[in-house]
Amino acid sequence: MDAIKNFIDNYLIWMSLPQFTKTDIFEILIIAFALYHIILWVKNTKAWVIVKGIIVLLIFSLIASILHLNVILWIFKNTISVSIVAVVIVFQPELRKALEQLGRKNLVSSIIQFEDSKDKNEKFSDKIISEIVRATFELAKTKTGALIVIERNIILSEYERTGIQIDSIISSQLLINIFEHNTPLHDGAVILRENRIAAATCYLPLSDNMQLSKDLGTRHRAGIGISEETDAVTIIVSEETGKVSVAESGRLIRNIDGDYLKTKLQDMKKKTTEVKGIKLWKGRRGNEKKAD
Ligand SMILES: Nc1ncnc2c1ncn2[C@@H]1O[C@H](COP(=O)(O)OP(=O)(O)OP(=O)(O)O)[C@@H](O)[C@H]1O
Repeated sequence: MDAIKNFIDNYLIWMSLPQFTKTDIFEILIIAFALYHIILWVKNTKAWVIVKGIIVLLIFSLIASILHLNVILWIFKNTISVSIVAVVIVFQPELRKALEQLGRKNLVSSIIQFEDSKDKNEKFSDKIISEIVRATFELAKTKTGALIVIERNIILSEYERTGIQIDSIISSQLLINIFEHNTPLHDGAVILRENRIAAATCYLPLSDNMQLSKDLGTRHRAGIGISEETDAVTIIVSEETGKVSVAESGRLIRNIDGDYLKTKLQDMKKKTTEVKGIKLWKGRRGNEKKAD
């Protein structure tokens, strides 16, 4: 009997479940949330390349340690601190962007969707979507260049400040008028917030993605740039070809038609927010009267 007890004490004790307190569960949730966002950030930025490089180096150092390649291990050990500093310097723009986004994002509302954000989505009604689609393809027909940014969860006030404030209900006529050639508001981007045109002539960050087609000019690069830095969806009408493209999460879908754009905007509206495994559906019905 004693032998069994000793065996349990010595070898099986680690199998017993550790004691969990509420604080531990809270800590695990925070760490899981932080890890999820770090992994998302790594996947969506150039950091993914460096993570792959680090994995290769780790495998290489493991092999070196198994084979007792002492000189290589010594070099690894002595260059690790220099490498960390080098990574921080090389990825300074990405780190800065990530910290900026952290500052801009309302962390609490990204966990719990408050009435406010539900409201915001409701205002972006089917009528508003139709107005945007109509304006886009009217502009395309006359080959009038346009850049329309639709704000989502990340607030775009930083970019809005670079333009002229409009704050008017969205209508196809107003959008068409803004992008009319040789008018004071036609240059730059329009920012849409909920059911309103927040600002025009806004300056957006240009994408530095080297893989983008060389025939894309600054209008398209600006549309992609803002979609890389924020969760906004951008509609771009080419002045040269009259073709319509849409940018989201740094990806550009070119030469789309009205039905595609309508579905895209409706999908964007309906998109679920998945937090802690709970799907919180965003509102459906528009409520323009209330907004006015
Ligand atoms: N950083 C920026 N932010 C907002 N708008 C911009 C920015 N850069 C350029 N634009 C807009 O793009 C216009 C220039 O477009 P350009 O011809 O270079 O682009 P493009 O992608 O080739 O588009 P298009 O097919 O319409 O010619 C500018 O007049 C301006 O309205």
